[in-house]
Amino acid sequence: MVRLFAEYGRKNLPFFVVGLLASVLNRLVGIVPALVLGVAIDAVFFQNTAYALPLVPESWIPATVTGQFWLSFWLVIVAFVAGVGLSWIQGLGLAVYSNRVQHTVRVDTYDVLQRLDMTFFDDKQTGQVLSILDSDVRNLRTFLDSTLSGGLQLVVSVVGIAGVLFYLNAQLAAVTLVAVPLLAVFTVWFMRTIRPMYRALRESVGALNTRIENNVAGMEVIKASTTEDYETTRVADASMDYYQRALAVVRLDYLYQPTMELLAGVAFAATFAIGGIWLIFGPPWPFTGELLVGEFVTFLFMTQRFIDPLSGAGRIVNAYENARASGERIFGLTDRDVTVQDSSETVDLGPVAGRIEFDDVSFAYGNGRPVLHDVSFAAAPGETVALVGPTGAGKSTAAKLLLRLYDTSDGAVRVDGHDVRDVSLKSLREAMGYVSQDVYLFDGTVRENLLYGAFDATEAEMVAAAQAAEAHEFVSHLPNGYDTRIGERGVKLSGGQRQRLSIARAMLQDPQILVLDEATSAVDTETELLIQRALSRLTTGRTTLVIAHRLSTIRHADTIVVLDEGRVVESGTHDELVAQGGLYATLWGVQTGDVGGVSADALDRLVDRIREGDVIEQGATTDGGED
Ligand SMILES: Nc1ncnc2c1ncn2[C@@H]1O[C@H](COP(=O)(O)OP(=O)(O)OP(=O)(O)O)[C@@H](O)[C@H]1O
Repeated sequence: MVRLFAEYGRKNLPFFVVGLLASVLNRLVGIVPALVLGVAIDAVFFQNTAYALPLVPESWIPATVTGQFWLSFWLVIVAFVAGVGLSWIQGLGLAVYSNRVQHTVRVDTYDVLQRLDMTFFDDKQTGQVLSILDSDVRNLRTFLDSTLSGGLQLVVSVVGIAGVLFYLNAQLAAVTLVAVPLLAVFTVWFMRTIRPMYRALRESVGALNTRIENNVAGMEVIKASTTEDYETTRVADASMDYYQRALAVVRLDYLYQPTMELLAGVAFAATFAIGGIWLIFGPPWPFTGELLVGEFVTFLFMTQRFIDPLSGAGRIVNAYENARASGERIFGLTDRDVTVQDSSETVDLGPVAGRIEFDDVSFAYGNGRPVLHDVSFAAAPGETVALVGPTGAGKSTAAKLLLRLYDTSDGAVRVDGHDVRDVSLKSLREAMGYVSQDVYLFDGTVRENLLYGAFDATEAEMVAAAQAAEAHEFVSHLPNGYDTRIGERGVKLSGGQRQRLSIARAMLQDPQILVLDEATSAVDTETELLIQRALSRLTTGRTTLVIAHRLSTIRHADTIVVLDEGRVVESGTHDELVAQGGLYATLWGVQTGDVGGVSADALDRLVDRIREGDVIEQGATTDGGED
């Protein structure tokens, strides 16, 4: 909380100071009516003391009783009006302050989030992240808006009024203040007990959000699998967990708050009893001296004003603990170590020729098992290198290493001879275009999606890119052409259309190096032809790392690198690899139908034998008779 205030609170300090001063003044002004009333009772109504107010010069006090009465009246009115004005300033000042801080914390947290390593996003559930940016940030605002000022008001009230009570009657004040240590001990116990409960509650909010977010994103699968009831049960379970944790917090809170009120009430009752006995029978033992009626009335008013905030301390402590749990989650996110980032020696890549090189690269995700082992290959500027191999072989992983989404565990990835870790991420990624198998289009218009990352492109350039990507025609037929909204993740477009838009986007960005990940999967033959045409325009003159399962599309690649279980098992041109008769030749044979009706089992055995080093003639069948 101190850090929150130091890092974010200080920037908007004037609003906070104004709000806080108004709130403190408001408390002080709130004391005036009770003080004036007490003085008026003794000096004006009973006329047994002289009319005197603290801090008010004697020359200002009227000489007549009527004058003193009206002075008291106007002082009370002015105090009320001033209280209203101060409340307004306090509310507005603190609201502006806390909302500004909320805005800064949210934007800063989001900014840091984008720079975190991909491993964070692999592990972290979206709902947890969203709940940090949403409800945790909101909790901090509430803390800064009402809790912090409430806490300071409490301190001011308690200290200020305790001073007034001592000023009025030190002996009676001691009776009232006996409750304070008890309340303090009880509060410390409460804070310690409720803290872990709040942490668990915040986690639970995140888990519930994750469940709902996942389900909304996977609605198609839920409907197709008719698992609505199952998912409702899972959401109900997550919601029940949240409910139970919230209830545990509330239960404790409702033990704490009334107990605080009870203790405060006992202090008030004791003050009333002792003061009352004092007035009727004279000072009870061990008290001494005289107590006046007006003095006692003021004292009781003040005791009430002292007790009220004390008994409300529970709410403040509660809100504080909630905000503290949120603060921990926010700073827990922003304080994460980032490995994939620019170092102080980072330089810009400069004009890019486009040479790429993998030099003995090994890699494992997080602490998992290695998924790439000593992978080496290279592409000269303008060349195409294709990665092929069975599913899970590590092709996409290699592409991600080129984009430096992750850092290698061993070996180096180089662009134009520079280790990608030595050049700035911005210049590296600006030199690359990425067309992934999972085409991501943002909620917005076709135009916004095309210009994404190439914001300065002209209309003519955009249309030219769309034409080259074979996208212009279908876009022209959309209801509003380039201004048609295509919905979140491009759901209103077909897979092939989405791919062509992403090709056009890459063309507009005009990178020297391209990474194409499965860009031709899951489309019909005609669309595939269009996409192939678009891709060959896109890749002309650019270094391209392409991952494709359909070997026909990469037959003309300058180098084909065959990966299997994270290792390069073969590399060469198409003709060389087919002639070699290894894994590539087998995959090629299967895809072109040369192997005949090979069953999945037979293919597995075939692949196993190749791994074991057996040379298999292209088109040969395995030893199982019917295969
Ligand atoms: N983010 C990740 N965290 C942990 N492991 C991962 C992650 N992404 C991939 N893997 C694992 O790394 C291995 C290689 O995956 P990769 O996606 O690179 O294979 P691929 O050859 O591209 O497969 P496919 O052809 O099916 O796309 C797999 O075993 C996969 O389970």
